[in-house]
Amino acid sequence: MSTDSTDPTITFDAVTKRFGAHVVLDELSFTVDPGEFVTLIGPSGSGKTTILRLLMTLEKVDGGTISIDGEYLSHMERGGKLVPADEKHLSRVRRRIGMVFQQFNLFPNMSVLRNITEAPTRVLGLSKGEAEARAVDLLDMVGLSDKASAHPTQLSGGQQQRVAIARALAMRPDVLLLDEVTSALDPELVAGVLSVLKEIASTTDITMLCVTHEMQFARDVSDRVMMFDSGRVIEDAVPEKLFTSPEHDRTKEFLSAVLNRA
Ligand SMILES: Nc1ncnc2c1ncn2[C@@H]1O[C@H](COP(=O)(O)OP(=O)(O)OP(=O)(O)O)[C@@H](O)[C@H]1O
Repeated sequence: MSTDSTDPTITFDAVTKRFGAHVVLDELSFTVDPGEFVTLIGPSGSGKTTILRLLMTLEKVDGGTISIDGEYLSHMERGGKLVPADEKHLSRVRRRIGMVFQQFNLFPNMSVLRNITEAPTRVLGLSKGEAEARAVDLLDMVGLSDKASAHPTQLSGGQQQRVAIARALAMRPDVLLLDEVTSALDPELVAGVLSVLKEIASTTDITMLCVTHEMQFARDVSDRVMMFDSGRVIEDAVPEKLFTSPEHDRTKEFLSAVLNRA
């Protein structure tokens, strides 16, 4: 499969994922275009995190294919046939994808700066100077220029999450996956993290796929929102449409439940 500038950045083509007899994703197909910010919403257990885990190659598909910029992620071509990707192929393609999790997973014994420069020097082979210059720019972007020499334990949860965002961006990913990045934060720290993400969405051309229960954020920042139920996209629309005049009854019920809870 060749890379073509008109290819979507993310393509799920009839992807099926099962855990035992439980079919979590049932021939799911969708695309995300270059630079788009797409948010996945839907009830607990509908398969949102599974989609991100498949993209991170933490899970394998049971059917269908996943591609990034027109290149297979889940598979590779060998002797004219499509075969499941081997480790070498996976590690090359997944380098294009960054992820920020609910838990920040920073290295506690390293300074903030080292947390950000570690992977670019080790994996991308950047010199220490290059990696540090990049890290300094990213710390500025996430509003933590004064914390370069601090250790993670000296930071608030919101600050740690902003370091985790800078660390993911330091690898210059084409795609950034965001999985409930504010769920573990105290409510007063959420706004700072969301405003950093908004800034990244508006100032970079990184393609972003986000799972969140922060409906206001989804509404403010997304180009498109996909509503999931039982592993299928039941509604896919721009936020103004999906949040103000949803078409599907399940979307209406879901939104009314989460908005009443907030
Ligand atoms: N490793 C696993 N083994 C067995 N079942 C799993 C595994 N991972 C996920 N599941 C099941 O797959 C379904 C989808 O899970 P997933 O975490 O993708 O849902 P979700 O929409 O992200 O939910 P939430 O909003 O609660 O995070 C759930 O029923 C879950 O129990």
